[in-house]
Amino acid sequence: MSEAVQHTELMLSDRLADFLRGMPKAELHIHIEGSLEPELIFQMAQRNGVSLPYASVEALRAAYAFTNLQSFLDIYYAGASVLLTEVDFFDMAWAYFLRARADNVIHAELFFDPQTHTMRGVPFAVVINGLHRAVERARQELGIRASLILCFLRHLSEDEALATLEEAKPYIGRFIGVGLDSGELGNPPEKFARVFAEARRLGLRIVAHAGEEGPPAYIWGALDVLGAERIDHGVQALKDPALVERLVREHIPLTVCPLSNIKLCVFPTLAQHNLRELLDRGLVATINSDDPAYFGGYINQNYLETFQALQLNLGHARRLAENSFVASFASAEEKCRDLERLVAYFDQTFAPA
Ligand code: HPA
Ligand SMILES: [Zn+2]
Repeated sequence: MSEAVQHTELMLSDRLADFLRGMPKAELHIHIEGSLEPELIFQMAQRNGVSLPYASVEALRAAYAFTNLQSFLDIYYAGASVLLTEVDFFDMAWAYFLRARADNVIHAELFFDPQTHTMRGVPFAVVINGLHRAVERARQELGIRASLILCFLRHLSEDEALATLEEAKPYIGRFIGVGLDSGELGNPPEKFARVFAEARRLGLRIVAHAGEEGPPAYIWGALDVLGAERIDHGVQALKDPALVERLVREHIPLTVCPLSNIKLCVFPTLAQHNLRELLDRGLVATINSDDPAYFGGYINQNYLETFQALQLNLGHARRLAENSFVASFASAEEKCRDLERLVAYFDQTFAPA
């Protein structure tokens, strides 16, 4: 076979790429602070009089060369320092929703990190009210159903997380659940047993980052100690067959973020990512963007590059989109409607001419 023909066969077909772009999908793992593009960071810095340690948008982008999770988090928290007013939080989330609509995201669950802001003196109300306004407007104007998940920063203490949950109580109708993010290694789920117990008592949904860089034991801890209903990342699960069996048996979804895993050196290349194997083993894996402004793309870019690198097909596309709806915290009726919409999309694309 000639090299040219081989190359063509290895390329994602235009038809599959267009199909993936147009496919209705849910996004379940997006840190809204990680959607802050350098241009918006500079705009906000200027309007808020915040000085940045970077001379230009280009210089900031050039700093996005990460070696692990912590090297990213240092820049991510610096970027978030420009967020001061309710309008800033609204603008950030609205910019994400416009991207989400372009990628045919019809349901989104957004993580936010209140401690990153309250530590700088920004009131909790400013954060949640700005985000909530964008969520409402996305529903009205873009037809995107969205909700918020409050994440505790695991490098901070549990007492600080408890204080944050206390501060959040008056706004309990504005977020649906709690999660756990930031530096994983050395900060196991067990550290946050009490605050998650309180969140469960309040009727909040529970998720946690686990098994991104950390060992399978952290995934067990997220399930058994925190009561996680979904695991964010979870790609290290394959190291533990008993854990895989449990995740499959209990239909515990994994919100996988392929481009993030490459940028943070969890896998050396996308071709070596284990997403195909996760699906083959029967895990409810989904594709998400994590921190799209930092990791090279929004959700469709994650789909396209992963399909290309792992040579995934239409069957995988259907499974991944189905998983995204099934794994969401939408109501049973909403999930049914989302799944019907997905079926209609497949039927209409492949209807006989
Ligand atoms: O990928 C992540 N992992 C942990 N914490 C985070 N906060 C933003 N993104 C991440
Ligand atoms: Zn994440």
